[in-house]
Order: sequence, then C-alpha cells, then structure tokens
Amino acid sequence: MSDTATTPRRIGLLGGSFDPIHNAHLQLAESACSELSLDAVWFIPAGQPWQRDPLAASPQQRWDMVNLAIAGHPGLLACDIELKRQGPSYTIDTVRALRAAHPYTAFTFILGADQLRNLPTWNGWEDIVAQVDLAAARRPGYADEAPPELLHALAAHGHRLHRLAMPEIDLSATRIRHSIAQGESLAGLAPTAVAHYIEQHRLYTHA
Ligand SMILES: Nc1ncnc2c1ncn2[C@@H]1O[C@H](COP(=O)(O)OP(=O)(O)OP(=O)(O)O)[C@@H](O)[C@H]1O
Ligand SMILES: O=C(O)c1ccc[n+]([C@@H]2O[C@H](COP(=O)([O-])O)[C@@H](O)[C@H]2O)c1
Repeated sequence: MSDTATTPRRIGLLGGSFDPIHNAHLQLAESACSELSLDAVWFIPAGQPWQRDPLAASPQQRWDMVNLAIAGHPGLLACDIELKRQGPSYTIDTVRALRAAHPYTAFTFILGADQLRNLPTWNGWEDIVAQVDLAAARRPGYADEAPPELLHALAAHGHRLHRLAMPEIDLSATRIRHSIAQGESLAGLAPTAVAHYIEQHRLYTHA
C-alpha cells in the first residue's frame, strides 16, 4: 500500500535484540497486527542495544534469523534501519527517521511488559511517546502497571497505550540460549528454520 494522505497506513514497530528471534516475538507481532488492525508489523533488529551486555550472534546472523522467522507470514516485514546506523541504537532516532520517511503512516511501537516498565530509562523517551502509540503485552514475571510518568506523557500528547489481549508466554531468548547450551530441542520455542540456522552456525553453544 502506498504512503499517501488518502490511504494512511497503520504500522506496528517491533524492535528487539532478537538474539535469537523466537515464537513469542512472532505471537506478539501477530497479536498486535490483528488486535489493532495494523497493515503490517516491521521487525527492527537493534544494531547496538546500549542497555544490554554484548550480544552472542552477529548483526548479520540476527538479521538472517529474523528474515527466516517471518518468511511466509504476510504482514510481517524486516527493517534494517538500526543495523545500518552507527553508534548506540536509540529508538527515538528510528522513530524520527521512519516518520520523516513515511509522513502519512501512523506508527505503534510494540513491546513486552519488561520494556514497558523500562521505557522511562530510554534515551529521549518523552519524545518517543510524543510521536507514537504503544502496544504492550503481558509477560510472566513482570508487573502489568505502566510507569505513571509514561501514562501522563502519552496522554499529554494524545497517544495511547494499547493493552494486548494475547496470553502471557513464558519464553525468552535467554531461555533459548540456555536450552541450546544444554543440548535441548528448540521445538515449539523458535521457528524450525531459525533452529536449523542456529545449528548450522553453531550459535549459543556456550551459555
Ligand atoms: N515472551 C514474551 N512476551 C511478551 N513480549 C516479549 C516476549 N519475549 C520478548 N518480548 C518483547 O519483544 C521485544 C524484543 O525482545 P528481545 O529481543 O529482547 O527478546 P527477549 O526474549 O526479551 O530477550 P532476552 O531474553 O535476551 O532479554 C521486547 O519488547 C520484549 O519485551
Ligand atoms: O532507545 C533507547 O534508549 C532504548 C533502550 C532500551 C531498549 N530500547 C529498544 O527496546 C527494544 C527492545 O529491546 P531489548 O533490549 O528488550 O531487545 C529494542 O528496539 C531496543 O532498541 C531502546
């Protein structure tokens, strides 16, 4: 669909380290897409996620795995904007660039409860919520409440926090990395093509 004023698009942005991408990421994107009637969800692998320890897989490997995971899922696309940018990956830079490039598109940033609570520590977070809606999923082990200052800032800018109805999924990339290091199967945890890629490239063999 073209990016015009008469046909405004609604796009979800799912940023992540994706080290590796797993089934909960796909469920999160599919749920946001259907619950919010989005035209598409763009997966945006972070280049240099500054709040985390160094990642195990390379940017190219994480990009490959994202593309393998979303193949055959209409409406799920990959965006390499953060992999191409130098320096720490700040979501605000991504949001600004995407809004400038797609002026008639309404963006919703999708995230889990862990990052919803963490969002007020992000670089330029008030500017982020001035520009996009948020859509958050529950996550086991993380309280549901959004930080009050986040809700105030969203409301001040006329933006919304959508609560996704998808059930909690007890799955993380950390668990996947540990499972692989212990020689366990990834069946039901990650797409088969991603599991094969991890095996071929001998990723995550040491926890
Ligand atoms: N099981 C899940 N339920 C809901 N949201 C999730 C889940 N797993 C990841 N997310 C969300 O997806 C986004 C990207 O997550 P990320 O790539 O860091 O995966 P992760 O499983 O949290 O990784 P790690 O275990 O390495 O921290 C974040 O907003 C995160 O909250
Ligand atoms: O912009 C920031 O300062 C910022 C700080 C922490 C996380 N984020 C983004 O939040 C998304 C999820 O991050 P993570 O670490 O849970 O994979 C991903 O797109 C990160 O770039 C962004």
